[in-house]
Amino acid sequence: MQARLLLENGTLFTGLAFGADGESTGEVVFNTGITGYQEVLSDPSYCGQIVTMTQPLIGNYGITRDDFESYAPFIHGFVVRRHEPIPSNWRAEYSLDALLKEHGIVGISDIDTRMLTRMIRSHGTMRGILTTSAASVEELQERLIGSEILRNQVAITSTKNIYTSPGTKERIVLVDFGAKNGILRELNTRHCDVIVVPHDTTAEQIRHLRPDGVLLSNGPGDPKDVPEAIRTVSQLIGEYPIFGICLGHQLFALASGADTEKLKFGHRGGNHPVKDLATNRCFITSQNHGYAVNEESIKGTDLEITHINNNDKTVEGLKHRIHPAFSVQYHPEASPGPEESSYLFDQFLKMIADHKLNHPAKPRQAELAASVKGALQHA
Ligand SMILES: NC(=O)CC[C@H](N)C(=O)O
Repeated sequence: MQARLLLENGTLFTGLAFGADGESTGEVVFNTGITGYQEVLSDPSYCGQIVTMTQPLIGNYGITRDDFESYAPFIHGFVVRRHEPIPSNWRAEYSLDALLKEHGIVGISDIDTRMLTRMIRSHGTMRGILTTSAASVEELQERLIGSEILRNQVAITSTKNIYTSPGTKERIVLVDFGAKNGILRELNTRHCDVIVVPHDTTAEQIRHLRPDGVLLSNGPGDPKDVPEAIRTVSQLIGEYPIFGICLGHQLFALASGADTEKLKFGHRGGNHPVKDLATNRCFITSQNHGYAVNEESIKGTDLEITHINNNDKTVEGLKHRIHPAFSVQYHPEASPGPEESSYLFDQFLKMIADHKLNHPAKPRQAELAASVKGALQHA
């Protein structure tokens, strides 16, 4: 069966359908990862986007229960050069085609993904409509123009309820804007006592959970779509050690008075070189973002740039000059991609330990004794 992808600039790609039948619209973006299509598909930060993989052969190693980055994919369409329907991999449990069908996601194959990627690179990201219907191009154009641009995707991808992933070590409140499972896995591996909270949790509610540190997760969309989260982060800076990842990094920057902007076509893939300015060392990182912190806007804030992108020199890492707080634009949890930045989770835990040394908590016994005394006086 035929599928078609029509771009905002009028370009029409006609290919073969796989996955679900139907129609969807979204921002068309490309990912340069050679492997990792399952993690890309299930990364909530792609919510509302139509993703094309530049790697030409997709589907060949199937889908595995253990490799999801969220409980369900939030992407609006999947575009590949060649779709392999029969997986060959001892870990494969089912096929990419079955996964897309299960979640109602339309796929298109057998189109020139190199041409599509080059077009996005020169034009910038564009909206597109992906369909298996027989509608005329004019009809599709009308539907694309008339379709709503998805905003505030964070409300879709964030957890609706607070939940715990108990551990015996540091208590981390993970603010979930659409967190990848990889972040939780990294915290669990380090035996952290994790409490995952919805995106709109207030500073006051977070204080009640008595965290040792606060981790701001990745998430979809424009960071300026979640002003209440920016306010909350600004109230927490200085009070608790903070670590921001991707959207969390952008929110940390906005909360500190810096600004963010949209990149022409973003960074998505597993081979983005990032320079650590303190050591001059280069790390190959996993990335997925369309916005970035504006470098100029950092001047006059209490932030310092710690990392830059070696390709386009954009800001990739920040730290607060006064308070224990830092953030990165890339993904230290990898999932998929190189794992060489996972030390940042250890750096966060070290920051928490140092903060505890400098700010010893009030002895609980003394607090309890005082409240018992108070209660007795009232009795
Ligand atoms: N992975 C992310 O957290 C992405 C952050 C933000 N939605 C962006 O596209 O820039």
